[in-house]
Amino acid sequence: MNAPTDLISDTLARILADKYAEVRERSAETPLAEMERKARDAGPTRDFTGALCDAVAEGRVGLIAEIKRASPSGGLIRDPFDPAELAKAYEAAGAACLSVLTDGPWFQGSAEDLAAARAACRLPVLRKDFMVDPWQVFEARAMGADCILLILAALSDEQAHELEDIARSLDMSVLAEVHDRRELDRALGLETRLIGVNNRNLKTLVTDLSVSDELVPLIPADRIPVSESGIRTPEDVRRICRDGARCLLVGEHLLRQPDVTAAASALIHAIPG
Ligand SMILES: O=P(O)(O)OC[C@@H](O)[C@@H](O)c1c[nH]c2ccccc12
Repeated sequence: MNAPTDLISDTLARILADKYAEVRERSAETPLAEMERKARDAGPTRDFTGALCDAVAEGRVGLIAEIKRASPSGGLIRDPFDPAELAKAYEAAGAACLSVLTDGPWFQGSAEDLAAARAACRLPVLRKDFMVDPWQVFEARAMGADCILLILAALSDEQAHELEDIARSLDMSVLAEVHDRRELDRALGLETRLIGVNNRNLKTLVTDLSVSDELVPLIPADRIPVSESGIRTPEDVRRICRDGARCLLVGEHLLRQPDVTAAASALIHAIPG
């Protein structure tokens, strides 16, 4: 007999339940119209998609280097944890962009982490969180984010389009994240060129680079594939480049190294320039 599916812990479903509750609470404190005003007053964005395109056009790896203190799969990853220092270290290595976790309950992140990282460097910044509501897109821009993540597994098509439209109206980039062919087809219905292929299954938390081997070759040439999660070695980077992706999102491996600049640089230079 198969295990009943309710015995399989579905981390994504639990995170999303917390997220909907969080948005309900916070939007009662700061109403949508006020958050929208803050977003529109937040100053110019940095061009996230452009930074990745520039790296690729110059024959480099477009590295999105992640800043996170903890994760559901990795536990406490870095302690002490200084987002500003990490941002400078990644910039010095030649990373194209940053990703900063802002989810509190599951990743011990915050808006302050994102603001501190962005203020310490000139790189465009992705708000890495579970976006389910327009209010959060305005909140992302208000905290300084230049790009949002849309996890297709967490959203209806209608939600994804609505959130994308708001992000575009704020001059932000959108990274559409997929884990299988169905989600990839849905992502290709969005306007954004940035298609993230997550090697981590968000239900089981297991990473497997064969997800990129399967999906990256299916991404049309007018889009920009970004392989995400579970990338550790220069050999991993070369494998993903063979799949056809030149952009990578790497977190845990880098954050576990004492010298994050050297570790990021080793991945960026895994392919000949
Ligand atoms: O730390 P890793 O295995 O290098 O992975 C980074 C990034 O891809 C991962 O943090 C991530 C990808 N998609 C997400 C969605 C939500 C939270 C986290 C993620």
